Amino acid sequence: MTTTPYTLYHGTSNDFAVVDAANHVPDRAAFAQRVCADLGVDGVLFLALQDEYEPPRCVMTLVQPDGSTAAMCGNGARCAARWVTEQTGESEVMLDTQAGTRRSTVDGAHVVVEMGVPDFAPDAVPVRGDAPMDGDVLNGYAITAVNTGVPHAVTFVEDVDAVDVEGDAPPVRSHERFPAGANVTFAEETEWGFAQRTFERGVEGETQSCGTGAVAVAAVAARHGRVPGDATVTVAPPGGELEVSLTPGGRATLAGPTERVRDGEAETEPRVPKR
Ligand SMILES: N[C@@H](CCC[C@H](N)C(=O)O)C(=O)O
Repeated sequence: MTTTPYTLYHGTSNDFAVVDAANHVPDRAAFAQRVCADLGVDGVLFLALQDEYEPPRCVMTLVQPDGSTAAMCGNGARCAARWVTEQTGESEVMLDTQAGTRRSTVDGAHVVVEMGVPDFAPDAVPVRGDAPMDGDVLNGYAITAVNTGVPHAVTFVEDVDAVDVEGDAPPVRSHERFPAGANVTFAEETEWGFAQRTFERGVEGETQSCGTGAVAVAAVAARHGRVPGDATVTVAPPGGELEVSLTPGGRATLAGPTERVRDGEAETEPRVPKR
């Protein structure tokens, strides 16, 4: 039996096993499905470090509990940047994701990552239709669709704690208007910012935190005039507190804490059933 070393991190309780991509894992989907089930984490981050660059670069690939690969992950990116800093001692990191290259700054446990420009265009989300989805009612919720690296269906509610996320989100997550599916993010405006809960595609359940979801909340709030277009907004999922900064040009950054939890080893190959 061969094993692969991993390190567990979390960003506001969004949990990840980080695997150095220098370790060859022949079937990443099967590996991630097994590791996520065994460890109860929200995904495996395969990180390919290229420390010959200044600042160092790292190709980040998130494989989720269902074996799918996500183009971007806000909290995963913050954990990945911290891992690169721990490997190299450099506080600036360039993360190459399938959604684009994202600069990140690491200051101890606090990590800030550039999140690009939230995109409401139907082709970008993607969402079926000629115009942006903004207020369309799906399963009883007024949904605004935005891509913040991955697709989010955002809805503002009176009381986010009262939402039956596991019951109400799946019909939206798999709605025919979303050809690639969508993460479903519920947000409540409060006096200090926004409380957030997200049902994640790929996890197929609610997670304790979702960074792309926090950016989606801030971007939709700005689009609806709830906050200025250059605001820094506190968004609080159940697992902690995130800060999203918006710029008039549309670029967003995501900031918040990360934690390195422990090292471990996982079986590399899928288990073969005994005859
Ligand atoms: N937890 C992530 C989002 C991960 C991707 C998502 N589940 C998808 O498949 O779109 C975050 O922090 O952004």
